[in-house]
Formats: sequence, structure tokens, C-alpha cells
Amino acid sequence: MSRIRDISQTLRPSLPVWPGDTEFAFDRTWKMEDGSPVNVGRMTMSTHSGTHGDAPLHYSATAEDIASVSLDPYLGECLVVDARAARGWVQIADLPDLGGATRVLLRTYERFPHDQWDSDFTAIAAEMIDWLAGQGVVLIGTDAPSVDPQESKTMDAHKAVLANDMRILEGLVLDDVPPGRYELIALPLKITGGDAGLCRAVLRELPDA
Ligand SMILES: Nc1ccccc1C(=O)C[C@H](N)C(=O)O
Ligand SMILES: [Zn+2]
Ligand SMILES: [Zn+2]
Repeated sequence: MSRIRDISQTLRPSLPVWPGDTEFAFDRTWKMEDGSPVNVGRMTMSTHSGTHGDAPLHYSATAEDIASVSLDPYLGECLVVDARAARGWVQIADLPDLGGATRVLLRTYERFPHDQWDSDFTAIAAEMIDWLAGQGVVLIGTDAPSVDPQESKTMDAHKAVLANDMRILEGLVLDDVPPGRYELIALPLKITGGDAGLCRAVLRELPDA
């Protein structure tokens, strides 16, 4: 059985979220301790909390919601890239030979900031998004909470993703993942009207070529 690497954040009440966004909350509405035959919980959270996939609707008011997008980009072979040397933005020069990979996941953190919000995360240069699209890349993933800087108002990287009809994964946890090729499985929740979908993202080792 090939090894599975969980590259997802854990949803919990102390989960750091985008400044001003909805805090993650979970409580139990049916309790066995109260005589219910089952335990049932409910969650309150932002669509962009934790590890998630953006829908085109997030950055274009007339584009597809997360329930409508094809699942193909979120399933299949990917390349994990160690981009920790990038400063401020990941640029084309920070990339290795992609070897034809169509899904690229970028590690920018030495250690993922599980316990505090990082406003100064490494974004992705829009020119690099365009270049990746030219290389046939259909999905870009990052351990950062966004492909654009936190204070961005122009959302250049998201707009480049839209122009190239690519897909995005954000909030991945890649600390212990050696660079290289893996099978990506990261299916966003199917939410009508959703501007993003929570993912349980995993990587599976590929059989030896
Ligand atoms: N929660 C937010 C609230 C307002 C503005 C951005 C966010 C984000 O989470 C960024 C998002 N993950 C993005 O796709 O860039
Ligand atoms: Zn997002
Ligand atoms: Zn985004």
C-alpha cells in the first residue's frame, strides 16, 4: 500500500483565519451523553479556512462556483517544489524543471504557522502563473493562505489564474514533504454558490517508475 501524506490543516476552534474572517467553531447539537442515540455536530467557518480550493467565483462574480468545477485538476500526478528560498513572491526563477508536471504545489514555509496568523506570507507572481499555464499547468497549490499578498486589491495572481482557467489550492501543509512527484487527491467540498471548498488534501507516493 503506497504511503499517504496528509497535507491538510486541522480544523479546530483555535484555527488562525484571515483577519476579520469567520472564526472556526464546532459544537455538538445531539449528544449521546444527553440520551441521544448518536452524537451530531455542526460547524461554522469561512469557505477559505484551512486547506481549501478556490472557485473561480471567488475572483470573478460571474464564474463557476465550487459545486460546478471539474474535479480533474484536483486528482492526479503533481510536483511538489521547495520554494522556501523565494522572498516575497515565488518567481519563475525559483522553479526547477517541471518535467511536464501539470499540477505544481509550492512549499514556502520552513514550518507551517499552525498557531498564529502570518500576514507576511510568500505570494505568487502573476507572471509565473502565466508561465506555468504556458507549460500546461492546470493547478497551482501553495502552503500560503493566498496566491496574492494579503493587502492586494488588484488580485493579480488570481486574475492570471482566471485568465488561464487554472485551479488553486491554498493552505496546504508541506513541511515534511520532500520535493518530487506524487499523486494529489484534494477534492473541494461540493457547495452550491461556494466561492471555495474545504479539502482533505493528501499526497500518495507514486509507484516506482
Ligand atoms: N478569508 C478571506 C477574506 C477576505 C479576503 C480574502 C480571504 C482569504 O482567505 C484569501 C483567500 N484564501 C484567497 O483566495 O486569496
Ligand atoms: Zn482561498
Ligand atoms: Zn485564493
